[in-house]
Amino acid sequence: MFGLPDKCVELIFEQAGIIAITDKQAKYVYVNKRWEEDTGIPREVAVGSYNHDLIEGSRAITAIRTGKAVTGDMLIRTKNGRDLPGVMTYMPIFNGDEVVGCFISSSFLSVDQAYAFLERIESITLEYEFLKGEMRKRSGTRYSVEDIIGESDAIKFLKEQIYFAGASNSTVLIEGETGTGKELVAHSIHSCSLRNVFPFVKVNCSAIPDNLMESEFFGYDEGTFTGAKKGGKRGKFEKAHLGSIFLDEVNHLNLTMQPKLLRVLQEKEIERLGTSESIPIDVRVIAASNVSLRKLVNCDQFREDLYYRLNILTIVMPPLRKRREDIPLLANHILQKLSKQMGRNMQGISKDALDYLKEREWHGNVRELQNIIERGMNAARKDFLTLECLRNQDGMEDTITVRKEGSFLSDYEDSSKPLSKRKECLEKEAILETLKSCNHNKTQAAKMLNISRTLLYKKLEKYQINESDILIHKGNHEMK
Ligand SMILES: Nc1ncnc2c1ncn2[C@@H]1O[C@H](COP(=O)(O)OP(=O)(O)OP(=O)(O)O)[C@@H](O)[C@H]1O
Repeated sequence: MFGLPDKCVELIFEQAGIIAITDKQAKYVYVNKRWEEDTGIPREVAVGSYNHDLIEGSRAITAIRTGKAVTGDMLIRTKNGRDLPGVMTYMPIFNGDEVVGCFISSSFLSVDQAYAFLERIESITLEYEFLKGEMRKRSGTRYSVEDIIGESDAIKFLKEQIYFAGASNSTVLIEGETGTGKELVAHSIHSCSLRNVFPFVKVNCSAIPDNLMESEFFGYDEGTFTGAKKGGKRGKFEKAHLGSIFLDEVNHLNLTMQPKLLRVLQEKEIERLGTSESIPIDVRVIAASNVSLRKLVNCDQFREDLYYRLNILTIVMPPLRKRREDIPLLANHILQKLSKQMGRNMQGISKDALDYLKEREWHGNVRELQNIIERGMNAARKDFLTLECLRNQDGMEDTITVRKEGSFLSDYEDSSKPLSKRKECLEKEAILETLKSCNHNKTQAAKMLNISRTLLYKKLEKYQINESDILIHKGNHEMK
């Protein structure tokens, strides 16, 4: 039949629901076992007979004449008086442009059965989502790729990189400005990796005091020091065994810890404080930094060998100003999320407010966008976020000032400005960024910029950069 081997037809068609095939005159050329059973008409009788001679209410002829499929919940009756209720499909079979027959099948016995099937799928989907959430909770992952909002090319590329990193087992370095979503990406990489049923352990390298770093990372044995816990304590690496460890703000790892981390990455084993016994560990390292680690290497703040060990796969986060087309989508997503959290019923954002958000500078990136929307919602009397709500919020004047006076980013990108002006804007931006990354420490900043302290002071004066500028520039970094 139609060149198909009989064995193949038997295997596929015999195990399905009702299946019958007619030629272009609606004469049966094939009926399956189920058809035979349900109609009570033997195959030998059916094959060669006209469909309408055996079945009342069949739509095979309609499908053949119109060349269009007919489907629906139908009551068809055999000429010998059997009712066959069910969801039937009559599909014309084409050879080029010509209809050469009809494929008849029944998927469900009734529409009710089809709905029951859909309900089952829905409940399985819910169950799946619930279990996925539970798995995430157990492993410590809070986000996955679906939580990354944006349709820009930059975000599409980012998602591709995440899937690629998820499929690999190599160390990943995520670099990018504050608030661009580095942590979100780290969670997502773990979520889509084979390690996702094992722990995801986050370590904020800037939050651990230097003297506790080693015990936090590698743990300690009982009695190692006064106040040590009975039975000792597992360190973050041990806790992350078989899973991933996320070293956030890895740029803050001090020079004593750096070779120790390098050793773990190379040897794949740790030693708890107070013992010389090695514990093998299988942990995937994902590190993040909001300053360029390369720059830190250049000014001897970060070991080059560790940098190369961490920098196997690199993901550079796109700043919000480079993907402004994502702002409306992000803003509405944030509004809905906050609306739920705050028990509000926000309906949307006005066009002028969205235009304003699209125009504005975003030094604190998505985190800053979240803060502005939250403040705007608090100012909103109605269920709509308007430009007024955004403008009336506290601190708005500051951000407007930053935009007017300190809009170095858009200025240096502005091709109508002379080169000298654009160079100055870029220089001012670099100084502000560096000061921010080393907590206003001017000696360290001068070192990172590879200029003398005196020159740095001169430039601060030239660009009229004062503490408050750095604070505004830095503020969003500290909001976390
Ligand atoms: N593309 C995005 N879609 C949805 N939410 C995002 C996106 N990017 C960032 N966010 C949200 O913005 C906030 C800041 O993101 P995250 O903490 O991951 O940034 P970060 O780059 O790690 O910042 P930092 O360097 O200051 O630690 C989070 O609440 C995160 O969920």
